[in-house]
Amino acid sequence: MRVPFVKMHGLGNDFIVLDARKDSLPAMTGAAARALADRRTGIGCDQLVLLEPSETEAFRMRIFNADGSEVEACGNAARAVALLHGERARIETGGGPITLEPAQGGARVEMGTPRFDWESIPLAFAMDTANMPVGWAELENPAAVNVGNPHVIFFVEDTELVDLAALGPLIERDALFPKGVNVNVASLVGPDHLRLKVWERGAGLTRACGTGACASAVAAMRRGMTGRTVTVTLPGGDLVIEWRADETMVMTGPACEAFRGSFEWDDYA
Ligand SMILES: N[C@H](CCC[C@H](N)C(=O)O)C(=O)O
Repeated sequence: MRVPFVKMHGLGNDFIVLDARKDSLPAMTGAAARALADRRTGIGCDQLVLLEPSETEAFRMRIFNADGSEVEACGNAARAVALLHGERARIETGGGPITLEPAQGGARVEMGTPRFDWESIPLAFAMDTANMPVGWAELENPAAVNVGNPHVIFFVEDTELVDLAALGPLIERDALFPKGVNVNVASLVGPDHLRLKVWERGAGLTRACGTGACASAVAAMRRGMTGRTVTVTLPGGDLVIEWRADETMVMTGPACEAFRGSFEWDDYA
C-alpha cells in the first residue's frame, strides 16, 4: 500500500505527518514508527505525527517519538499541523484537547493547563516539584511540570556549558520518572527571555521542543524569574509563551512544510 506523507518542522524539530482523517491507514506500530524515523534507512524525523478522526474534537493528533514510543503531546508538531490544517481547530491529543490555528509565518496553539503535583508529572514519590532536592552532576534543584507530557527543568548560568548529550539520557531514564522525562536546561538571558536546550524523551537532542519551551517558561514564572509572557530561544529559533490568567498556556512560533512524498507501507510495517 502506497502511503503519502508530509515532511514538516517547527524550528528544526522535524516530523513525518500521516493524514488518516479521510482515508484510513494500517494500524501504526512502534516498530513502524521507529523504522520510518530512522535517518538512514527510513524517511527520518524526531517524531511521527498521525492524524485520525475524533469522536469529540475536530480530529485527533497522535505522536510517536523516534524510538517508537507513543506520547501525549508535541508543541512543535501542533504548530505544523495547524499550518497543514489551515484553520482554527480544537483537536484531541493524549495530553488533552488543544486549540491550534495558523498565524503569521507559523501558528498559535493554546496548550492547555500545566500540572505541578508530583503524581501528575509523574514522579515515583512525593516531592516539591517547584524546587526538587535532587541532582545529577552539576544539574540540581530542578522544577518539574506536566504540560501534556512530563518535563524536568534545570536553571543554569549558561546552557552552553552543560553536557546535555551525556546527562540527558541518564536523567530521562532515572527511576524518579516512572514514565521517563524530557530534560530541559534553561538560562535567563534577559528580561522575560530564556535560552533553552532540550534532551527529549524518546528522541534525544532536538533543535527545538515546544512543550519544553512551555514547561520551562512556566517554571521560570513560578520562580518569579520572568513575567507572564516569555521569549524562549532554542537552538532552532524563538518561541513566545504566554501563561494566561486562566492558567492556560499559549505558544506562538514558526512552522514549515519541507516536502511531500510517499512510501510503501509494507517496507516499514
Ligand atoms: N519527546 C516528547 C514528545 C515530543 C515533544 C516535542 N518535540 C515538542 O515539540 O513538544 C515526549 O516524549 O514527551
